[in-house]
Amino acid sequence: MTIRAAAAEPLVHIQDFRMDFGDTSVIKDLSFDVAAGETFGFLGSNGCGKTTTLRALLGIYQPTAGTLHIDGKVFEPRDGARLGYLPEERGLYKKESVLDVMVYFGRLKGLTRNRARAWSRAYLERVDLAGKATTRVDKLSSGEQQKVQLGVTIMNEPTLLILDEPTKGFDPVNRRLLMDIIEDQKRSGATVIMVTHQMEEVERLCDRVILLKDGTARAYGTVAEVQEMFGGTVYRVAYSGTLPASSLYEATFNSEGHAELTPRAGAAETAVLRELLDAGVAVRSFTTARTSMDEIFIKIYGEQDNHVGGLR
Ligand SMILES: Nc1ncnc2c1ncn2[C@@H]1O[C@H](COP(=O)(O)OP(=O)(O)OP(=O)(O)O)[C@@H](O)[C@H]1O
Repeated sequence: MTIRAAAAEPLVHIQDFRMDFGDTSVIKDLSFDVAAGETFGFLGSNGCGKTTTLRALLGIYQPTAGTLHIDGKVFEPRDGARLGYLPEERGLYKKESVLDVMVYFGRLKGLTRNRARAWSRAYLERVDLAGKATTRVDKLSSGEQQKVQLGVTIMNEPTLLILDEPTKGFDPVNRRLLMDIIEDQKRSGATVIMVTHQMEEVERLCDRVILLKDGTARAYGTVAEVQEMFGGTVYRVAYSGTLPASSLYEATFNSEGHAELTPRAGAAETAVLRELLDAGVAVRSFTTARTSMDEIFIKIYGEQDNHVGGLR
């Protein structure tokens, strides 16, 4: 199968998905689509069922109920020629050299030996592992092994890339490098489904997102739509003095002299600023920003803490 959807058809279509393990219902009712060419963030707190959903989509788990389609049908491994899947649990042949492992997987994915070798060398150069091409995989650090695993995942230029926490455990420099590589895949037309807990990655890369909570979609849409839904615009103010009680905004205090003002009923920037100045507040800076995905994540998943009882 070439994984390619007709323009109007989503590439990935999940409808009324339910997944029970024994008496526990991990996914209760989940529906979403991923369009061809988009980068889609699949988000949610630990243990909420993201990996489970990907496994059901790829036929590793049998869903309890619902439809999970790639390119209009249930996925079968033999259809996966242009699928790249980076699973949460990584697995490479540890006793072989980095280059041998990469070439081996390249051959499995249909590349010629020469092409696989040339591609792997160029990739290792890019991820700063050129000097380790002949090193045994088990002598690499876990981050280095992950770089190799990502290389193996993308080396046949997949049209659908499913990445389960691709940057888990990376330092900020390497995380940025990996993001650049994923962004290149996106630019070259790949559809990317990405599980991540890094909200700055979401803001940088994702066209649309879904936030999974209690077995269903808590939010679903473009990043801007989700930001609008869970807070929209905020005003960040640095000041001296005391902020007046106001009907125009709700204040959250970040640190001494810094607050975030969430406008009520769309109160305009100028009205809020005027109120502060009229109350004698010395405003050092006043900026308009969208609620960050980090704040939205905490807002949605922090709610759980309020519902948990019994730990008194
Ligand atoms: N094969 C299985 N049998 C029983 N329970 C399972 C199985 N696979 C997953 N689960 C349970 O389903 C729940 C969701 O797990 P899953 O790995 O999908 O979460 P996740 O959202 O990917 O979490 P994380 O962000 O921590 O990786 C967990 O409670 C897990 O224990």
